[in-house]
Parts: sequence; structure tokens; C-alpha cells
Amino acid sequence: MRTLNSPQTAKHASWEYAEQHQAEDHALEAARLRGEDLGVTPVSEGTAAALTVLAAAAQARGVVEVGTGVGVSGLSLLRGASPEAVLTSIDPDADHLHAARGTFRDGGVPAARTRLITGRAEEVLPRLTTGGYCVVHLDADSPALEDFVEQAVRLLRPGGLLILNDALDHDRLPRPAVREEPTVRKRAVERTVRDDERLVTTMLGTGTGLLVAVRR
Ligand SMILES: C[S@@+](CC[C@H](N)C(=O)[O-])C[C@H]1O[C@@H](n2cnc3c(N)ncnc32)[C@H](O)[C@@H]1O
Repeated sequence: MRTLNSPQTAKHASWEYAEQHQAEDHALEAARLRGEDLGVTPVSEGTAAALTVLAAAAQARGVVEVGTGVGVSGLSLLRGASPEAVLTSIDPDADHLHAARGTFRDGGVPAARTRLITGRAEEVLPRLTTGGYCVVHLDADSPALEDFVEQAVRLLRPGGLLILNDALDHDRLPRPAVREEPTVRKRAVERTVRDDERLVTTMLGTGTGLLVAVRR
């Protein structure tokens, strides 16, 4: 049983504290409201902050994203990336891309720094340049997730970062009794990435899990 002083409760309080380490500005708050209207779940506050730090650490110039949503993750990545960086972000939903454009505008991002592609990653990723990108962020649940990961590894230059959001599948991953297809898929992706000798990986508990891998 969980009590107020139990390690689990303390752990959850720490997680919540860490999520709020970085206060969000108007552009991200407005994006989250758009997300509520559209039924899109953006990356968490902690994940948004982590994406900014990771893009900065990678000194990212070319960034690819699958699952633009309302642009919370995209704006966060651009804020950490190099000033000349371009974000190529893919989403099949025109309403989501429209909302994301509003987020980038609110965030003061010049239009030339975003290339928003209306389409499915299954069709778009294979057309992007091998070794041409510093960061690939995956944030769309799809039966093709394993293929997205393989494409991401192809797209990354040495030292580039692969980032998979919701890698713990809303805390379902560690529960062996959960056998639903999306959870099983994410377990398989975790194993694939961990065992891939081209990658150095870690699983962060930020948000609903952030799997981060560096391309050797
Ligand atoms: C969780 S939301 C992304 C939230 C976004 N990263 C943010 O922080 O605002 C998932 C998005 O993936 C998109 N999506 C679903 N299937 C996709 C696919 N096959 N290729 C690209 N995007 C896809 C959905 O339309 C949705 O906008």
C-alpha cells in the first residue's frame, strides 16, 4: 500500500518537481491550449525542456520530427538547436500542422526555419538524406514504429541523437501483464534500440519516458 511517506510517493513527488523545473512561456502555454482543443497530447513540460537541452548539446542544425502535433516539441527542439537550424516535421493531419504554425509564430521562429510536411512518416522518411541530420525525434505511435527507428538511424550523422517520446507507453511498459499491441510494440522497440551496436542508449523517466540514443 502507498502511504504519504512511501518511497513510491516520494519518487512521484520528485518526478513532478523535476517536470516543473523549467517554467513555460506564453508560446508553449498557448500551444498546450490548442492541443486541448484538438485532442492532441503534446510532450510533457519536462520532456519539452529535455528536448531543448538535447538539441543544444547536439548543436543541432538539421532536425527531423515525426508527429508535429501542436508544435510543443518542435519549438522546444528549435530553441536548443543552432540559430541556423531547420526543423523538418511530418504529420498527416493538416489541422495539427496549422496549430503548430501558430506555435512557431508565437515563439518567434522565422518561417524559413521550419519545413512542415503533410504526410505519413512511412512515405516521407525514406525520401530524406542519409546521414544528413543531427537529431531525429519520434512522437507518433504507429504500427510502423520499428521502421521509423531504422530510418532514424539511417538519417543520423555520427554523434546524432535519436529521441523516442512516450517510450514507457504511459507507464504500461514495466507492467508485464499489459499485452496490448502498442505496449508490446514499444517493448520491442526498446530492445531493438538497446541492442543496436550502432547506438549508445539510455531510458529517461522524464514525462512518459524518453528513450535517447546517440549514433556512434
Ligand atoms: C502525440 S502527437 C505529437 C505531439 C507533438 N510532438 C507536440 O509536442 O506537440 C502525435 C502526432 O503524430 C501524428 N501522426 C500519427 N501518425 C503519424 C504518421 N504515420 N506519421 C507522422 N505523424 C503521425 C498525429 O497526427 C499527431 O499529431
